[in-house]
Amino acid sequence: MDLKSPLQCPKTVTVRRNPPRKARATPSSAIPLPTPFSSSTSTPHDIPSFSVEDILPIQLPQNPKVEAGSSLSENLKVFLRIRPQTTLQSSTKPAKFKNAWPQNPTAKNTKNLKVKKTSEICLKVTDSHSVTLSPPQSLQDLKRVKSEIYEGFSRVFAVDSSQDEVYEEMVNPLVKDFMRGKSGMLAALGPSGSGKTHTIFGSTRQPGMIPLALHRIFARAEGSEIEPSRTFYLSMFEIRSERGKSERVIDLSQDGGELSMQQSIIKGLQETTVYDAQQAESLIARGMIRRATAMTNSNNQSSRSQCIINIRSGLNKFDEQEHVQSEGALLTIVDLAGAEREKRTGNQGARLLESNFINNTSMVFGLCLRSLLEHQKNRKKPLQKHFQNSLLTRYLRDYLEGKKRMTLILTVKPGEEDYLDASFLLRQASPFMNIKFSNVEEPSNAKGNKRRFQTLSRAEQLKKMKYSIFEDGTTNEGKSDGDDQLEKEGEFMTSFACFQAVVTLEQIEEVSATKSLVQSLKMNLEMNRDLPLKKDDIELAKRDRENQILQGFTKALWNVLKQWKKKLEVAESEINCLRESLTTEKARSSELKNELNHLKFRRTYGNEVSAEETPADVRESLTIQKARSSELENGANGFKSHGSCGNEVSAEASPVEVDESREHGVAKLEGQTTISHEVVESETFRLRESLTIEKASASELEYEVNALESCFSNGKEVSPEHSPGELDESREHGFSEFGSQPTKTCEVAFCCIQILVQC
Ligand SMILES: Nc1ncnc2c1ncn2[C@@H]1O[C@H](COP(=O)(O)OP(=O)(O)OP(=O)(O)O)[C@@H](O)[C@H]1O
Repeated sequence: MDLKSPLQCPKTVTVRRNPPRKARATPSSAIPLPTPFSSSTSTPHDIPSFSVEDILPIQLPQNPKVEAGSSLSENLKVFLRIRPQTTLQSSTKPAKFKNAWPQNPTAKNTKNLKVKKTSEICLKVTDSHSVTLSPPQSLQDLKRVKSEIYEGFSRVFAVDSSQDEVYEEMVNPLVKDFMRGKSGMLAALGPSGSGKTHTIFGSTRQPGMIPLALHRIFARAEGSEIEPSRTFYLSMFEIRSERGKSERVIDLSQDGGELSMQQSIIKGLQETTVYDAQQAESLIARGMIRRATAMTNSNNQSSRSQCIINIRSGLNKFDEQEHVQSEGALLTIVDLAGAEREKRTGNQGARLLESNFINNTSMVFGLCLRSLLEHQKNRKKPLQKHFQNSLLTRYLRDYLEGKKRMTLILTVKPGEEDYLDASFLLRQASPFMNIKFSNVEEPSNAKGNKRRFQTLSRAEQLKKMKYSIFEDGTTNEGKSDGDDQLEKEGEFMTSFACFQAVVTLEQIEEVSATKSLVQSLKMNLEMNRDLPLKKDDIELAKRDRENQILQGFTKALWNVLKQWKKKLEVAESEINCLRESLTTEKARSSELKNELNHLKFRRTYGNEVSAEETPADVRESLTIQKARSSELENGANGFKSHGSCGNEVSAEASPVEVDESREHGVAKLEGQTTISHEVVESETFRLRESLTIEKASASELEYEVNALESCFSNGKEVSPEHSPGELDESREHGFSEFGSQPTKTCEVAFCCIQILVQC
């Protein structure tokens, strides 16, 4: 507890963590300069606008980083707060320092909380920016552990530091920026029971960062006459795991329920409009009652969830055209659940599962920042997407990827039993102070700045940006110069915010020229000296800033154009291919048409038209075919009338069907007619011949018969049965039979003749 006289550590080797900062400023030492100046290629003597005499007399603050708010890229501010050791001597006494915020009724009493007697102090403040961590006696015997000096913190708050002190150093710059329209985030990291909740929320006697910030925000808002239309909104939610299963998001506002998260956006989170600090505080107090807490060996009211509080400032302007509320800045404060070692806490069952979730989130949070740091050190190393591994890091993605500014406060306990926890935290988190953030953010009150609050997707932002570029110059007609200037600035800011998705930090850094750094440094120096800024300097810095924005903007635009050009080339080659295939298809189509005509022709007239036939030939054959067709048609009609065609056309048949059946009938008829005609002709011819022969033989027979008759009448008796009438009849009969049996008759006749001759 007594930091002024810590227990003497035995002789150990001291290791310096975070390389000593050459630029650390003391009033008598050299003035720290940004990195470009210390490079071998550029020296302060190369800069014409500054003389050494101008710079040397300037008194700089202890830590220039704290006040370097206006530089283009700034380091992540990491603060360290050491919690006082508890003075409990007995386990039955309540904790001396206890959160005065309403307690969660589910939290158990502190009767059984084991508190070890304060003994050795391992962590001592070296100066306001560094601490020395010495291993406790027990570990020194192992000869493995060494004393470590951790340097470079934005500020180290000793055990006796007050909440107000912490606020002024750490949160006030954030609040100032917030009131100027810049978003920011404060996150508290540290082992369980190290004082994160105490720092963030505080107690009634020692209000924490949130109540102090709220008081300051409303005091300023009330005192300001510039923006009477500004409104503040408060939202509060926690991310916890239900018995260690999946993570859940709970709205801690009065009627809030379970929430869902899509990408980095919390869906359905209620925002309450707050009009004064008291109202806001009571809302937070109610939220704290609902927050998940439990008693552990480390803390009698240990947070079991990650708690996030958002204070949003908005202008009471409703965009009639786009139906959206103008968005302002967002101040986010995160109280992380403290990482805990199972051995230390003795957690079991549900508590142990909670511990796993808490430790996992803390680890992912650290991994994100580590990856960002490594990526910034070596651009070849990709920025790992660790943020995907927990809901909290997904929500804070922009901060963890260096796109928005944030501040970290590390809380530790100095006791010997806390040595391992403190050592782990300091080793892991102290390098984060080397992370750089882009400090370019649009002020919310700039005219024309209408960024959508968690509603526009990245694609939509780019689309909007595209339009804003092309609309530029057309929409500004008829406006005053001042308006134009403001509007342009707003548009640049909006466009730049959109382009942050495209333009990497690297590009932004490339863009920042040495000259602008010099100018901004000069501005800083002058601000620190409380000297009024020269008008020229402000103008120059403004132009530099615009220049940088424009350069980043142009680069991003160029990239977009290049992509479009590629797409255009691909589209053109596709069009050419399509054109070629269209020509081929046309040729094929005309060929097919010709073929179809031929086929139609052949089907209609049943005659094969040779491929060699000329159109004249075709026409001739067509005429012949037509003539033949009409003949056949006549024939067919004849046949139809006799019903011999076999293709009867019903009365209901449509003209088309009639035509078809007629065509069919004609073709059939043609075949049948030809065959039957030939048969009949040959038969007729044959019959005629036989008839002539038979007629001749009949006349001969007649002659014979006559001769016989005359013979009989001359000497021979003619039988009574054969009268001359009968003979005539039989002759006729013979003739009629002759037609059917000529051969037979002939044979019979010959026999008769032979008999007669013999006789
Ligand atoms: N700077 C401080 N001054 C006085 N008391 C403090 C300080 N920091 C912490 N405490 C006390 O220590 C106890 C534990 O602190 P707190 O609950 O804030 O820890 P925590 O880091 O939030 O723990 P957890 O992560 O488990 O929630 C509280 O009773 C608190 O009042």
